[in-house]
Parts: sequence; structure tokens; C-alpha cells
Amino acid sequence: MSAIRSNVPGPLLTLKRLPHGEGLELPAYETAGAAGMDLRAAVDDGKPLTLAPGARALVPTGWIMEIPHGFEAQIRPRSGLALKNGVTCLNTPGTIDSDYRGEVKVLLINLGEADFVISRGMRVAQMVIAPVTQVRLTEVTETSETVRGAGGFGSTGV
Ligand SMILES: O=c1ccn([C@H]2C[C@H](O)[C@@H](COP(=O)(O)OP(=O)(O)OP(=O)(O)O)O2)c(=O)[nH]1
Ligand SMILES: [Mg+2]
Repeated sequence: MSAIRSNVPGPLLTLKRLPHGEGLELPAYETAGAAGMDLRAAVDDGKPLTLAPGARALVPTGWIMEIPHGFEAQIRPRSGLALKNGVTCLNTPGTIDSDYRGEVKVLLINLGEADFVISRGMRVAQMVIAPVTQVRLTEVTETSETVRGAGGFGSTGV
């Protein structure tokens, strides 16, 4: 299926391609209703990255992004890689701050039993753009009472 790259309403994501991202497809929503854009590995052509079982690696995407103010990008695993290969994002969801101007990278870990080979252009993760709210803080000595109170961590039963 070809990727859908345009015609979606929403804020504008500005991207700068880095030299090692030359020739790679833009991140893209693979279907009309996709929540995330798939990100491709900008590893060297002919020099795939092999993740041994238990190993982790920071995979370059070849992109610097300007996430619109008031939004973040979440880097999330692809379920297919997780199911078939045991490969996931170690820090999921990875957070890309709107003021970050470094290369977006994907921290992958191989929780499977076999080597996992990452070749150039492989879709290794997906990126969801989500609104964020920055709050103001006020320090107090007492907080309001609720029925839940301090109950948590299974306090309501199974
Ligand atoms: O999966 C990720 C997670 C983070 N980053 C980049 C963008 C993000 O804005 C920056 C910082 O990420 P984070 O705040 O999660 O890491 P930190 O350990 O708190 O580093 P810092 O002290 O730089 O904030 O690193 C990525 O490229 N990929
Ligand atoms: Mg941080």
C-alpha cells in the first residue's frame, strides 16, 4: 500500500533531512486513519545494524524535526516487529520535545531469541504527534479530600 503523505488536517511538521538521510522516504502515515507515521532506519546502505538478542541500539532516522509548540512526538514500537521478532523501543514511548533540534533517534532493544538485522529504510518505529499541556505549579500544605484518597496499585480489586 502506498503511503498517504498529504491532505491531513493538522499542524505542520517541519523536517530537515540530514546527509545520511539522503534518499530515504519521508516519515508517512501508511493508511488514512493511521495514528503514527512510520520512521525509517538511516543506517548505512550495505552496512546493516545487527541487534543481537538482548542488545540495544540508537537507530538514526536522518531527520531533525520542528515539532509545533504545544505538541510532542511520541516514538512508539511497531507491533509487528514486537510480535515477530521481539524488537521494541526500550524507552517507549520516547519523547521528542518541541524544542529539540537534534536528530530523532529510535532506541531499539532486541528481546527476541535471534539476531535482528536493521537495514537502511526499514520501518523501525512509529511517531505519534500529541498535544501536551504545560502546567503552572502551586505548592500547598493540604490537598483536597477524595473517596479514593491514597488508595492505588490495585486498591479497587481485580
Ligand atoms: O526516543 C527518543 C527519545 C528522545 N530523543 C531525543 C529528543 C528529546 O527531546 C531528547 C531528550 O529526550 P528525554 O527528555 O527523553 O531524555 P533525557 O534523558 O531526559 O535527556 P535530556 O536531559 O536531554 O532531556 O532526546 C530521541 O531522539 N528519541
Ligand atoms: Mg529530558
